[in-house]
Amino acid sequence: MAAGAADGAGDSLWQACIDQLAQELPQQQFNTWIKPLTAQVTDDFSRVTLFVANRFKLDWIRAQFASRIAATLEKLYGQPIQLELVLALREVPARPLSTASSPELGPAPEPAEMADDAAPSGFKNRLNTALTFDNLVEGTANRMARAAAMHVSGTPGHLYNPLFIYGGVGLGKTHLVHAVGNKLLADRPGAKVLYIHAEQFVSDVVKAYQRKTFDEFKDKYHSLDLLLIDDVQFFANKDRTQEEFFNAFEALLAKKSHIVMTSDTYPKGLTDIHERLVSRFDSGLTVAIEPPELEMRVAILINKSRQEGAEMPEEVAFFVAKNVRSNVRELEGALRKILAYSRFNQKEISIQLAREALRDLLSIQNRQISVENIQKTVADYYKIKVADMYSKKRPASIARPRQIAMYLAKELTQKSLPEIGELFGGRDHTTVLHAVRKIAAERQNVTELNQQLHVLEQTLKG
Ligand SMILES: Nc1ncnc2c1ncn2[C@@H]1O[C@H](COP(=O)(O)OP(=O)(O)OP(=O)(O)O)[C@@H](O)[C@H]1O
Repeated sequence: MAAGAADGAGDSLWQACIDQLAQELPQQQFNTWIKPLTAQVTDDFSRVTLFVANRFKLDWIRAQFASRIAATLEKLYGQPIQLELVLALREVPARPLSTASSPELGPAPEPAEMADDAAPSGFKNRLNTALTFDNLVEGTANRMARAAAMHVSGTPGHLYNPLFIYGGVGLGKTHLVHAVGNKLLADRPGAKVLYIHAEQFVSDVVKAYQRKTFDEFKDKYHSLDLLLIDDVQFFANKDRTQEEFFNAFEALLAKKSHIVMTSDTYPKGLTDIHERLVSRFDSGLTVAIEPPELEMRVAILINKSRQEGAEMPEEVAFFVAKNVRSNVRELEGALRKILAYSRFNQKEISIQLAREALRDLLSIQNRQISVENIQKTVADYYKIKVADMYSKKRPASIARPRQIAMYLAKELTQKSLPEIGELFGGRDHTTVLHAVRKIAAERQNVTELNQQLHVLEQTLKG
């Protein structure tokens, strides 16, 4: 998946910057903080605006990555560049967050922040009140996660504790956990709710460790009614953090407080996290959020353009949704481009206008997702020869990757079943249909396969 989109020639500058950072940063950091960014570059390259999904991320990126991004851009362009970070969507202001940095027990934060964090009267829930159930579009992709989250917000501390929500980037995990907190607070304004990103939790452990304030730390975390914690894969390799989280976890469950977690993978797929914690994560309900299906993408586009005060005709929404398939953040990026293009050119939103506004993105996609590309990627992933994609061989170690590749070809390209059959060594279209149905059904039930397909889809989408 392209890491972000900029207009016109700025695209290549931003893409070059992304490529550079992908090489330099640890993969997890890159995927979480840099990859989801979208960018706009002015025609003279003097200013780059980065759009960030929420306030927490904005503060974190400003503190941890902004100067590095600016330096990379300047190096690539050879001139000073002004870097600006803005929220992708309108959002209520929240207080700035700590700038403490990883590794786990690194430098201490400013004393002023300590005082603020430690003050009981200054307890802040860090919820973004703009992220609610009302503006979270429902579809097959998030139905189960949404229903479970709704249930938790209505009767916390009972079923589905902890609730573990996982899925790829930009699919609405953060939105969903904020919605849980906002709904609970609307029903019970006195409830003690906290939303926190896992990296911020790590920072809090660091502070407590350095300042020997574990009592305050425990007061803060062990007394919550609802703990919402985002991206727990960030606990990997952070032993002290994992221990403290384990303690908080046990304390909260014992007093029937609720815990909702998100992650980019299902619990057993987490790496470098202690087994006892992984088994706790999996002890309530684990639900996936899938990439949104076509109708859901259309509904999201229409809803979001209304929120921005514009009307997107259904046929345009279908056109965009058919071409932007990976995640909701990418849809939002596409929508922003279309709205800006329509305003600048004072033209009504039409398919033609959308095509022009998204021309870079569309050409990238058309270039990337071909059946040949899918065959190569799947063959590499399962360590078989590309030639086996067309061969008549039948051992399961070959037949299965081949079926997976057929399924992805149907999902990710516009090719018909007979066309796909042809490209897989002249197979009949019923063979392709059988493969597509089989893998689709299995995907619903077998977490491991689902996870593998996510990885393949992300790889293919660039
Ligand atoms: N079903 C939906 N309806 C409306 N908006 C959505 C939906 N799903 C996601 N969004 C929006 O898409 C954007 C990305 O969602 P969010 O930040 O929650 O993703 P995420 O899964 O937490 O991704 P990451 O792991 O990258 O943080 C947000 O602006 C969110 O409001």
